[in-house]
Amino acid sequence: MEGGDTRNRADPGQLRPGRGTRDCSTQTDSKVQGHGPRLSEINLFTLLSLWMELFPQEQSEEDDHSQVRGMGLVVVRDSKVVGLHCSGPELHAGQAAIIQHGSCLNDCQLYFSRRPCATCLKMIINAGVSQISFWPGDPEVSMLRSTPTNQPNFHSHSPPDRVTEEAALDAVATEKLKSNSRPHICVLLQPLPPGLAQFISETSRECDFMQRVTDDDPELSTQELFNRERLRHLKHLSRQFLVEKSQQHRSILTRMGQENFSVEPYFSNLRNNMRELVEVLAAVAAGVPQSNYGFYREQRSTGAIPEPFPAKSLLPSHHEGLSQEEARHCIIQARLLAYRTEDPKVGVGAVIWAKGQSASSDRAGCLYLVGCGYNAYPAGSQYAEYPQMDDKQEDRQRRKYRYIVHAEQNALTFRTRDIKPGESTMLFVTKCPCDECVPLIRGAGVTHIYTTDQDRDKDKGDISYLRFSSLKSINKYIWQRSPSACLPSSPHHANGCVGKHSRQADQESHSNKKLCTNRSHHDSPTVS
Ligand SMILES: O=c1ccn([C@H]2C[C@H](O)[C@@H](COP(=O)(O)OP(=O)(O)OP(=O)(O)O)O2)c(=O)[nH]1
Repeated sequence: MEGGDTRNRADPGQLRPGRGTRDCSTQTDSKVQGHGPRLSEINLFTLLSLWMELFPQEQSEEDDHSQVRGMGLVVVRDSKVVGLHCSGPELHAGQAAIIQHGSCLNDCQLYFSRRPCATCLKMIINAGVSQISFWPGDPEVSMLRSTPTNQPNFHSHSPPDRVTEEAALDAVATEKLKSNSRPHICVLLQPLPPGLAQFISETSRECDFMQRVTDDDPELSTQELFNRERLRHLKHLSRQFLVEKSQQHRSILTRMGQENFSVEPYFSNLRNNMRELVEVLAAVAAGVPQSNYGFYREQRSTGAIPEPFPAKSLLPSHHEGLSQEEARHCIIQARLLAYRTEDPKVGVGAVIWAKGQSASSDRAGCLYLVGCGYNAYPAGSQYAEYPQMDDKQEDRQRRKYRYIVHAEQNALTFRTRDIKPGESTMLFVTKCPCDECVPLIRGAGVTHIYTTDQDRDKDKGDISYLRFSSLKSINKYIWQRSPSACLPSSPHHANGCVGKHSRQADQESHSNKKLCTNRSHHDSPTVS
């Protein structure tokens, strides 16, 4: 899990796009084409913070006239994510982190999707964090938004050289707190290594979630679908995180004490870097297309013929208290984590959330992070220490499978909370859990799995996916076409889910992966 980043503080001298910050891989075998470039730790945490800002909320959308903007926050200790937070109706993201972690924030690094307001900053500094990084767009107390009309400082679309009194006072206080504080408060962004943006775009377009769409409807152009989704996200994310006008951005940076960034060439580099990261986020999110797809429950097979209920009545968009939007949001967190993989071929990400008894007043409500991870060689291992080949390598000793730690295994090992009996504990994982992971997931007390089952029932020799189908004690939500959107010709059960056998037939014809030849020892269950 440890990354080999060189921590580039994005001071102007270091923010040069194209400069080689590519993480070292753990490539051992020259026959493997080398894995794609990885997201650096810093960029991963930054992207997760942006994404957390967009955590779905049930009530009305964020008030466009509120001077205080919602934020996302990632809390990191020893390179591990120990908290994911977002602002809610009552608490700012920084306050939610204080409530949840208290003095455990000591020596943590915090990644904010905006520069936090002075009210949060004083408490965070007080908690003893070691570093605070923020995205250099419009701050939490907005310099772009006006105050409501009944307040004296109202300027419609106030330009940043005439920010409201609130924003100006906050900027002064924040600067003072910043310069007097022990933690390093800075902008941390890294230029993307060459090829990473393209790699993420291509692999998102071909990920298991997109593959599922292709399997369901081979006629559909997934390229078009992906591009459409990507552009939709890009538009939304740009509006949220980028400052459109250069002049406004310069002025915001200056007021935030980042005047070094407001001169060329550093200013253009910073803006390019921000845009590239927003593009990456759009591509990752587009890999889980929204229209007509979602997580639907796999019912346990009872042998009884299901009643022909209308699909919608059994498959509400809210299930177990989690909405489709929330579930989709969490699987995209996992997809982001997958881009830190050390596997030369397949990135897998996993996030575990639990539903506590009481709401914390941030937007995630009762949800709290239990752990997250991605597939990687054992923590602390050196570059080139372990084999990396897959099952195409005849010499089995040179295959990766006995060495690589799976995403779920890392999420469980480095969890930051106990899994409590009686609480819903939800695992979001970007690949169907394999036979090595299924007993661990069950043993740990996970109650819900949200995943894609593209590899279900396959046996690849060194790794197999046979046990997932017979996993009965956990609620399984499989990413699939919404039952209400099923093609009339597709066979589906009365509960609206597409039958496994029809899907499997699709998979067989579309996949060049080996299929299990012996299914007799596990249930043959309907994805009911
Ligand atoms: O529950 C799981 C299952 C697998 N992995 C990781 C482990 C390994 O790093 C990779 C293996 O992926 P796959 O089964 O696709 O094997 P492959 O040999 O890499 O690819 P192929 O599908 O071509 O066989 O996925 C997980 O993290 N969690």
